[in-house]
Amino acid sequence: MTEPATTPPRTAPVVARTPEELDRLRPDLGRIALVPTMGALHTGHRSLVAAAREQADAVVVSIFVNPLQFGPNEDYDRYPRTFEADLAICAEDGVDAVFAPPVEVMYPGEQVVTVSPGRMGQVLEGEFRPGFFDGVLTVVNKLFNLVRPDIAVFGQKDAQQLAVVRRMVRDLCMPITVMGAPTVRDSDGLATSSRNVYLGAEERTSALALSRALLSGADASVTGPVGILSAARDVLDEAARATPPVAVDYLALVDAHTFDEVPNDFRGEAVLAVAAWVGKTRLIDNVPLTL
Ligand SMILES: Nc1ncnc2c1ncn2[C@@H]1O[C@H](COP(=O)(O)OP(=O)(O)OP(=O)(O)O)[C@@H](O)[C@H]1O
Ligand SMILES: CC(C)(CO)[C@@H](O)C(=O)[O-]
Ligand code: BAL
Repeated sequence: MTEPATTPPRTAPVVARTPEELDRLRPDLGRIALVPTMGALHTGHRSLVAAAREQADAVVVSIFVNPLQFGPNEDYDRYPRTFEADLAICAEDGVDAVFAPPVEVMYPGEQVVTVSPGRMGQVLEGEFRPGFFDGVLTVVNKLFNLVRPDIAVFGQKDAQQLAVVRRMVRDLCMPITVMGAPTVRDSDGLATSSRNVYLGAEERTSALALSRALLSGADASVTGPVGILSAARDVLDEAARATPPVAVDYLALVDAHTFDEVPNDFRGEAVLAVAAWVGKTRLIDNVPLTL
């Protein structure tokens, strides 16, 4: 008689809440790949974990909703927090350790010294979310110092964040390799994102205009920056008249490394990026393009 198939046991990752708990784990971890997240894990995060596992002996996922990167009128309080479900996903995906510090551990007092990305942090996301990248770089710096990873994996979905983190590592001589992982999308094209849970059914349909616009721009890439932007803008203009409407913060074609807007004769790696509101939800998306 054949034995019934059994699912292999899931080993729950060790959870560290403090730097001391992390220090106790470190000797068992070997080369560490860190995946920094704010939790509410989805298929996008899981792809980063899979990429991280290829690169190191151990994968550490950090889960921390960082107050320093949220503006006063942003969604810090209502940001989805799903710790138990996140742990189950980490167990399923073979994550070795989860670093989930409380706010008081990361910010025991006033944060006087912060890390600023300079002009790269003032455009696009930085223009619409002032202080956002100072908050991101400051917390990423702390996470790097606490976890001390060899490798850190970030998603291309947050392309400007990835570029700014790469630049920080380079400019501050940090001994860490930063890896980018491609954007994961649902079957309808919407980039997976923790904030997608805010979208009602009709809002979600309207939100598909973001990926449609990027695709339309990418298809027009032979016509150069003007053609790319105008093809993407046509889709967004139509979406502005949909119900519910899509309200664009920015649509831009930028150099993938500096995030400067590209001139019409630009040759190299670029990013076509969009940010827009659907109802009370702000979404971002982008596609990498080689011009
Ligand atoms: N769809 C995705 N594909 C690839 N990487 C992703 C995707 N979504 C998020 N990531 C990456 O996961 C990491 C953690 O991101 P975060 O926890 O903020 O998730 P998020 O879904 O981007 O959340 P939010 O809705 O707040 O933007 C970042 O490096 C981010 O770029
Ligand atoms: C990198 C990060 C974890 C820093 O809080 C956050 O910005 C995110 O989840 O992309
Ligand atoms: N995914 C980037 C984190 C943020 O929007 O705050």
